[in-house]
Amino acid sequence: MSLSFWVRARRGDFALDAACDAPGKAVALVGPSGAGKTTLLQGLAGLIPTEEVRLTVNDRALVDTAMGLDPPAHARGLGYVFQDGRLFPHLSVGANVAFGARWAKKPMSVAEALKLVDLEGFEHRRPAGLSGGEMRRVAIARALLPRPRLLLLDEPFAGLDDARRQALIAWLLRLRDTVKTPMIVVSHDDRDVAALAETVLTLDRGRQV
Ligand SMILES: Nc1ncnc2c1ncn2[C@@H]1O[C@H](COP(=O)(O)OP(=O)(O)OP(=O)(O)O)[C@@H](O)[C@H]1O
Repeated sequence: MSLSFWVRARRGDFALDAACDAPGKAVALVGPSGAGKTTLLQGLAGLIPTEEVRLTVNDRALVDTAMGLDPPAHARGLGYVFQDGRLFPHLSVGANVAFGARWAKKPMSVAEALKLVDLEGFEHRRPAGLSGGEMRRVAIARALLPRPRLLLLDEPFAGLDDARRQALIAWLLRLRDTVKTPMIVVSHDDRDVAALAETVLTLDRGRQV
């Protein structure tokens, strides 16, 4: 598996210019608060205006704005897991996961997606009745349902205690190997992601260091 990207974007006075060429299945994006990690993910995903984006997954170009390949967010083939999960509180777990199918060509079933995240039988539960770790896994199931070419995870470990972090890391490792979907994982803490990613990209003030 291989993954390469380059993003140039501005947010007010902040300028991001970062590139990465990685042979493995997972890239970790680390750096202090305000370094531009979320900006990079959102730029790749097409969620914010950018100056230039290039993204190639397994030798297939998904975005190359300079060449006119600039699909809207829903057509980039990416799964995005927001920092706070962003589950719809008024919908069941099953309906939250099914939401991921809206623009998908060949989505997996809700049951299949929930099985991938070890939450079989959770369809009829409500987000309010879930633990923080379970909510995160539902958000990951929703992102995986359309069979994305790349999974983008923004701070999946934030707010979890040590034991839960370790459990989520071990679980993401298994997921990475079973669904064979490459991923970019954002974290403040490079110890969290050392086990998960073959490549670590460290950002500081919008540049790689
Ligand atoms: N909507 C916005 N308008 C203007 N500036 C913004 C906007 N969003 C983010 N920024 C600025 O862009 C910079 C990078 O922010 P970003 O959220 O990408 O950093 P981060 O590395 O993800 O930080 P954190 O770890 O705290 O989430 C910051 O200086 C921030 O103030």
